[in-house]
Amino acid sequence: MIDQAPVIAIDGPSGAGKGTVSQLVAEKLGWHLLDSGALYRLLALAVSHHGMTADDVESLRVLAEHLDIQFEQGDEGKVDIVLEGEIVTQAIRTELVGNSASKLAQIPEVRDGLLMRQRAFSQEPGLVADGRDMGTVVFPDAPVKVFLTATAEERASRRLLQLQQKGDEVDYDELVATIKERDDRDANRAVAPLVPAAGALVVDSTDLTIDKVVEMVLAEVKKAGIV
Ligand SMILES: Nc1ncnc2c1ncn2[C@@H]1O[C@H](COP(=O)(O)OP(=O)(O)OP(=O)(O)O)[C@@H](O)[C@H]1O
Ligand SMILES: Nc1ccn([C@@H]2O[C@H](COP(=O)(O)O)[C@@H](O)[C@H]2O)c(=O)n1
Repeated sequence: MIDQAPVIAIDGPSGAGKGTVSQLVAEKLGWHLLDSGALYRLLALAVSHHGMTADDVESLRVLAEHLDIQFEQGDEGKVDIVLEGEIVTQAIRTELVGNSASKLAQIPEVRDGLLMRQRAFSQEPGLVADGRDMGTVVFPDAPVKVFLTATAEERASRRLLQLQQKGDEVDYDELVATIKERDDRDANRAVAPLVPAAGALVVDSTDLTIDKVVEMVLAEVKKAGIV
């Protein structure tokens, strides 16, 4: 497969900081950004809205291929995520939707249905792609691959803070359990499991600041000679 533009693939488990780091790296380079998890979350929400079931895999493939999604410029430089005409930027961020997304993500037809849509994000001057299989399946020729991780406890603490800032009431122990359950499902599924891609730089961010992780990714980009 030939990538249309250089790709920085950033994979890792939930809450490792992929989204935050990918956004900052994309801003610094002036590159495009793909939050592939958002696509799985949007599909999960659409499946629920349409009252579909996980066993009708061919209908899921069709829905994944044709899902009506828009990323629109909102207020203060923020991007609004629009699903079938409705702004769902916040609605897709719940733990419930994340869990439903991770269940659907086990289905090969769902992954197939989203594959070309993800690859279409690879445009000049380059793409920073965040997910679980960016470096292994979606962009196997990416010149830079990073596997970003952190302990489940640290990731739960970060998520707790994030949810508390939004005014959500959540229990820390429940969050740790949910995160471990999702890690387990993502890492042990039969298709595109969450594993570091061959040659990926593995970064454990448990004791690292966001700025330090961004610096490490940019050093890897420089080493690869793509900017
Ligand atoms: N190195 C870090 N130190 C402290 N907090 C961090 C670090 N990296 C990310 N965070 C914070 O952790 C939270 C989760 O980060 P983020 O949403 O980027 O993770 P993610 O890997 O994209 O998760 P998901 O896959 O579930 O979308 C955010 O509030 C972010 O600000
Ligand atoms: N490339 C990807 C991205 C995501 N998933 C699945 O979606 C779930 C939600 O992803 P977030 O990054 O938004 O938390 C995630 O748990 C995965 O199961 C995927 O399989 N592949």
